[in-house]
Amino acid sequence: MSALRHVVCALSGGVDSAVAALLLRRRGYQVTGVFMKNWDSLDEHGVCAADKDCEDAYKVCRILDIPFHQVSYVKEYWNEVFRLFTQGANGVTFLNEYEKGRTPNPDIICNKHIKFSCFYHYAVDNLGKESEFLHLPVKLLQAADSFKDQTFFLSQVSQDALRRTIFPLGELTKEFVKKIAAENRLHHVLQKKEVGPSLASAHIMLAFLLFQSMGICFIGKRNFEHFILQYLQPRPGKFISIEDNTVLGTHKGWFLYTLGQRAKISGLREPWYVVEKDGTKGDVLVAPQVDHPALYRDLLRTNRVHWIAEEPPAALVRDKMMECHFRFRHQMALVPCVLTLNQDGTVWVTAVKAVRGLALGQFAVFYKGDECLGSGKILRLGPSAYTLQKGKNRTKVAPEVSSDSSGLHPTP
Ligand SMILES: Nc1ncnc2c1ncn2[C@@H]1O[C@H](COP(=O)(O)OP(=O)(O)OP(=O)(O)O)[C@@H](O)[C@H]1O
Repeated sequence: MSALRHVVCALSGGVDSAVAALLLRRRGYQVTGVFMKNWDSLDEHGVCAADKDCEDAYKVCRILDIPFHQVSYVKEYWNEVFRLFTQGANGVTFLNEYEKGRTPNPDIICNKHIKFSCFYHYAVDNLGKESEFLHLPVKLLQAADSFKDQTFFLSQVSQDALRRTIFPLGELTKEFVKKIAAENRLHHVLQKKEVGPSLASAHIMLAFLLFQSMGICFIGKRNFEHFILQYLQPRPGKFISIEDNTVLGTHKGWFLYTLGQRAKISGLREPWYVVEKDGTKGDVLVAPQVDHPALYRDLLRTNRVHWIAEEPPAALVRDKMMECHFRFRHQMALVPCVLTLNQDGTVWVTAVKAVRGLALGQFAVFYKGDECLGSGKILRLGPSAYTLQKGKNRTKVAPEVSSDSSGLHPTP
């Protein structure tokens, strides 16, 4: 057992990781606190937010009387999660995905490549001693506090890293975590706002919290359009009504819009919503109601799915189909669906009911009961309810016209 006593706890300077470190100490582990810097930025006053967080993490270690380390993955984060690769179209970084008109999730990618890869190896290589591990596969379960559940963001993490990770807060509510902090002299971490992505890693065992990420941390309070246009060339195009093809206005780049979002069209007071994007012309198609049928789809296809515990689940291999649930945004209600497995490891996802605002680049994250099975990136979308409806109407008039030009159909 002694080989399992050292835990590296990733300390963000926030309340959750501070309490995780405290609970691990109480459980008798030898704990080392590590602060990670992934993004170098100054706020409008020239202050680096990470420095203040680092100071807070250091203070937690002093209060708990545990060693403190600091690591920087600014370069790795830039290269593996953020930057624009101009050579070769295959980059799947944040900026490359936006440039392709997709909606990336940098928090999922950061967990996969930085926190549970770079940081995980740092913890194992530098802070650990040789250890015995049970090589049983582990499952990833949702947290007791569904509001704080992190499984969505952990759905691409490797089995190897998860096997060496512990989630000391998985059973606790946020309120309780705050109470523990207040009772244990950790007042300085209590007032902080939650903004960043998630993680807490370790060595010999990684201490990790099943607590959530509240959005893209590096953008902070800045305006999204302004932020992206610092890195991507503007690509002006038109806003076009999907109902009658009227040009309603212009925009600075189709990559600035995600399906489902409200488009601010200058001069128009009524709300319009993004329903489709035309990559070749750079136009953004919009519809006039928040629940317009052009926003609803029940079919998508992912890239090769990353399965956490079973590669892929035995029932899916056996039957080629499996009922489960999925979500494509953190905290949205789970949607019942049927998966169809393709030979290349990709899946078709058929939702029992059409869902609003599916977009390319998002991750479809799969669940069976409390268990998070893994996820795949959405690379194709089926036709919208509006397209299907229009097709049906056309077929009524001219039966020889096909209702679905996309050719998208799962073939079990
Ligand atoms: N800069 C960082 N350095 C080390 N660990 C980090 C860092 N940022 C996040 N983490 C780890 O990821 C976990 C989840 O991070 P997230 O930003 O979602 O904040 P949180 O869930 O509110 O947690 P906390 O209250 O500890 O900040 C944190 O609890 C911490 O363990």
